[in-house]
Amino acid sequence: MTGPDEPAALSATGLGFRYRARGGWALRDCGFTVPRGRITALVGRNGAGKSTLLHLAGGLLRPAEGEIRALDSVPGTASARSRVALVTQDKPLYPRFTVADTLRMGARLNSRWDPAVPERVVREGGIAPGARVGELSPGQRTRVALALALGKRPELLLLDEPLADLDPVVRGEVMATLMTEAAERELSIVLSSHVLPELEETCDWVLLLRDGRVGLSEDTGTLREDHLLVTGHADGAAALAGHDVVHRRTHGRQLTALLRPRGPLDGDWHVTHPGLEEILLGHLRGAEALAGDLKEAA
Ligand SMILES: Nc1ncnc2c1ncn2[C@@H]1O[C@H](COP(=O)(O)OP(=O)(O)OP(=O)(O)O)[C@@H](O)[C@H]1O
Repeated sequence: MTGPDEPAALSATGLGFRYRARGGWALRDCGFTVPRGRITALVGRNGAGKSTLLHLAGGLLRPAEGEIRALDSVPGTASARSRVALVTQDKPLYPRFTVADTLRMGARLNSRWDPAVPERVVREGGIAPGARVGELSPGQRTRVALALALGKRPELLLLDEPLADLDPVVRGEVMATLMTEAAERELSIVLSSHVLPELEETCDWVLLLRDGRVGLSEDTGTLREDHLLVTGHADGAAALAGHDVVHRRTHGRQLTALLRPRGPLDGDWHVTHPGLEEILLGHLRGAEALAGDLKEAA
């Protein structure tokens, strides 16, 4: 966890949002601190609230309750707008503009504009500067949107499923570009994604949402150290009672459980340290599967 005085890339207290005054809450009681200089994976199942949170962080929506801060500023204010870039899933770009027009517009609108990075990002994608944005493939448009965001030289880059429409080769290239930018420019990145294997090597912080609430906000190293995957005979399940069991499943007589041990483990278990993907999958499945287990046991 971060200390209270550590500068935050993104933080929230009691944050709540609903799309209609009488509608359900898309986010509720959210409190977290994502430290600066991290690449944060924002994960959660469909409808968990990831896009809503990124829109609030980027100043496109305003909280109904509580507060959110991006680089310690209120999203949408001049101080936040000049230092925070958001790439949304719909990537609003002018279809009649050429790629070069689009980058020129970025330069005109942003006093901190640095042409080198966006030009490189576009060139590496083999996209002609004279091509019209409306005639690009969705993946190519994603690249132009990322180029535009990086040209702002943001201190915080918010990306809503940026890799979803990129082919696997390009995904790797774009991720490498983002990591280089993060390392060289002290850029903080928060990116939502459903592609858990890709997050394993790139992200060092996880913000997990579950049904509009924060399930985890933690350093990935701590998560790896704290979790164990244990396999053993289902009859020994009672020995796990004193530990925080995140998720468990049984195949015949064999029980497999993802847990955060609270002390030494009793019983005869085969114990391994799970990777980040397994840990996140366990937390995403967790509550629902355990509730199912309890119903079965009743
Ligand atoms: N424009 C909208 N109007 C009304 N409700 C909305 C709107 N956008 C999202 N919601 C609701 O808010 C909740 C959170 O949605 P959100 O899009 O933030 O989830 P998400 O985690 O980004 O989902 P996904 O992984 O499917 O992209 C959901 O219940 C969704 O139905």
